[in-house]
Order: sequence, then C-alpha cells, then structure tokens
Amino acid sequence: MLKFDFSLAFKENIGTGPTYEEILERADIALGALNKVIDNQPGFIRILGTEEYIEEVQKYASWFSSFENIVVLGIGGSALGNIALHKSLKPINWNSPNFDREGKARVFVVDNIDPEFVDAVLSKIDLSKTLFNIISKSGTTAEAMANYLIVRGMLDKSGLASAEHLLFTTDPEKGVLRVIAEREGIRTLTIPRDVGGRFSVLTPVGLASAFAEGIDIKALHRGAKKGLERYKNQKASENPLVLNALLHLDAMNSGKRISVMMPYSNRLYLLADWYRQLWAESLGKKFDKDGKEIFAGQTPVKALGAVDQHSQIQLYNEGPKDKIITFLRLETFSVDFEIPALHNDIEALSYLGGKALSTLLNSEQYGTALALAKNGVPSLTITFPELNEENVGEFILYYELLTATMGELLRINPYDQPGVELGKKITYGLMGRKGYEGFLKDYINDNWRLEL
Ligand SMILES: O=P(O)(O)OC[C@H]1O[C@](O)(CO)[C@@H](O)[C@@H]1O
Repeated sequence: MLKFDFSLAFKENIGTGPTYEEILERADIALGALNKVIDNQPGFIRILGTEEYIEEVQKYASWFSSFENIVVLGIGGSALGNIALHKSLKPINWNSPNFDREGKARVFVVDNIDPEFVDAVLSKIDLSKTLFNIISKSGTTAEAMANYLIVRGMLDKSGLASAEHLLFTTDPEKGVLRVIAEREGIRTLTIPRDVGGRFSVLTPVGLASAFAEGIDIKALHRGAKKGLERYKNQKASENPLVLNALLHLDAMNSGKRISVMMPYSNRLYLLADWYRQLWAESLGKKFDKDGKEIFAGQTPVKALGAVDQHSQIQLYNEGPKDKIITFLRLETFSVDFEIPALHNDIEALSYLGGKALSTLLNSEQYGTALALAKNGVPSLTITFPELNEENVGEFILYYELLTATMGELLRINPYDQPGVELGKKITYGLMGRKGYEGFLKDYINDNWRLEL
C-alpha cells in the first residue's frame, strides 16, 4: 500500500503554514466531505463494486492477442489514463521492436492532431497487425474523430476488413460511434454513463489497452478497492486523504495557487500528467454550487526529479510562495546500478562509489524536500513501496477521491467542465460545421486586429 509522509507540510517543521493542531480542527469537516462523496456513490466508486467492466474487456482476450499493436485514439480523459498505466506499469522500452513482450501488444496512444505526431505512429506500424481503439465518451470530440477518420481511410484503402481492426469505446447508447458500430458490426466497449472522462481510467477506457499489454487489471481494481476501504475507515487525524485535502485547501486559501506534482521516477512521471487534468478540470470552476462567482482552482504543474532540480527548484525555493509540492517516490526499482568505486583519490566522485543509483535519486528527493522546508515551501511525499498494479490502482482511487472531496469542500461541481465548451464551438465555426457560424461573429472584433 502507498505510504504518506506529510511532516514537511506543517508549521512545526517549516516555520510557516498551518500547524497539525490547526488542521485537525477542520478534520471532521473534511471527513464529512469524504463520506458524503462516498455515500453518493459517484461512478468512479460504483465501478469498483462490480466485475462487469473487467469481464467486458476480458471477453476480447483472444481477439486482442491476435494483434501486435494497440493504437488508442482519444484525448484528455480518453487517453491520459491509458498513457499513465502504460508508462508506469510496463518497462520503459516495452514498445521497442526488439523487446521480448511474450506475445503481448505494444501500446501507442495518439492523443493529439499534430500531423507529424500522427504520422510518426501511423507510418511505422503494420496495419494488418494493429487494432485501433477509438475512445470517446461523447463521440463528438474533434481530435479523436479526425484521427478515427484518418485511420478508417487507411484501413478501407488497405483492403483489410476494417471492422476487424476497430474497437469503439464509448457511451453505452449515445453518440456517432454507437451508430457506426451498430451499422457495421464494429466491436464496442462501454464508458459508463456515470463516469466522466477524467475519472474513467479504471473503466474499459483504461482497462482495455492495459489488459492487451499484460497489465493485471483485476489487481488494479483490487488496489483501488483496498484504498477505498483504507480512506473510508481511517480516523480523521491519521487519514492521508483527509489531511491532504485540508493541506491543499489551506494552501489555496493562503495564496498557494499552484500544485506541483514531482515524481522522482520516469515511470511515475506520466501519472502526474493524468493528475493535471483531474485537478484542473475538476476544481477550476467559475461558480460555486449556489451560482456565486468564486473562480476556484489550483494550477497543477508537473516536474520530474531529479531532472527538474536543475531547472525548476531555484524558482520553487526562492520564487513566489505560491506552491505546494507533492513528491512521488519509489522504494524499490525493478533494476538498479551499483555505482562503481572508481577515482577513489577524487573526493568529488569517491563518495558515490559503491552506492546504489536509486539511493542517490531518493536522497536527492529527500534533500530537495528538506531544502524546500528550510525555505518555507510545504511538501507532501507519497511513496510507492513497489511499482505494481495494486499500488497504481490505489494511487488512482486516492486522487479521484481526493479531487471529489476537494470539490465538496470548495462547494463546486467537480464532475463538469463547462469552460471547455466555448473553444470547441468556435473551432467548429472555424471548421465550417453547420450551426456554429454565429460563434465566430460573436467573439471576434473584425474592426480591431493586431497582427505583427
Ligand atoms: O471522451 P471525449 O468525449 O472524447 O472527451 C475527451 C475529453 O474532452 C473533455 O471533454 C474536454 O477537454 C474532457 O473532459 C474529456 O476527457
């Protein structure tokens, strides 16, 4: 299970911010918010109580195993979870041509419409050995749909049976992908109605590509379920979810509008990308539940240790006091190096000799946290004893639940994203979609331009 250390987030150690006692004064409120979220059984919790979605994915086991590549076409919550699972739970060079995958698939996620990026994936794979999983809850997202059309065009042209190379992961009833699937006998997977994109990684959205590359999806769910029990039953003063929520709430209320997630592990790095969407789209809200303008939210930022020590840490230590940092670290790595004891007469090198490379990395993490503490910058540390499915499942549930609890404490709706819509509509107008012409006229002042 995950380990949490919040010692360097309190005034007792960093000389500023809330004391443990002050945080505890509000612990019951946060515990109440957490319980309210759980009692409401949002979709991301409900899906853990059923095997339905795991079984839905597993029924395609033999079909999946006939492919060398699974290419996911999706964006945002329909891609970030897939990337996070792939990067954290598979070896870094899993997709390399000469890696022994023991018959499991390579996974590529095309989550952008940059033509050079799309080409980089599509021009290098053998279509006949590839399954394209088009993921879109709404079935209307322009990026996912454009990439689907490109792939569909390629498949149709190739003479392959398109339906044998396509999988649609979408709403159980609505949307164009359902219509096409029914019309053409294309296989589908369900994105449950009550689960929004950014909370959907443990539904077929994230599970299918994970399963195809050999990730134990039952263990992912098991870890999430164990986490749920842990956070539900832990008393407030020792509850890592309650304390984290209160520390972030206190940070927001005291001008710390930036939340940095800094994994000290390349494999954990993409979990921070998944977290960014979750935190940003869920908590960045103009109105509270009563319709009052509040402009809530905290800007999530990702950084990679140790790399960004040499890029960002100067700012975090000495720049504006507007950040709260969450470090992620790994206790055990699947491989390690003993640094050779060479150049023993050179003191600047000899202290490294005989030490594990991972010891240097984790010492740098702790050293950075202590230096930040000395500068009055709060940090929390989450440790993965091991990088496996159960721990990643727990991490996902922890952040989904934390985000929803924050929504409750901030009195906002963490499950919608109205702020994304306007840009989409203007783009439709620009692309000539019928009915959206008005959006252009409404928002561009043709009489005033500054083009340099
Ligand atoms: O799964 P869909 O409907 O294609 O949406 C993709 C993403 O677009 C958004 O609606 C807006 O960015 C996200 O909330 C969502 O994860």
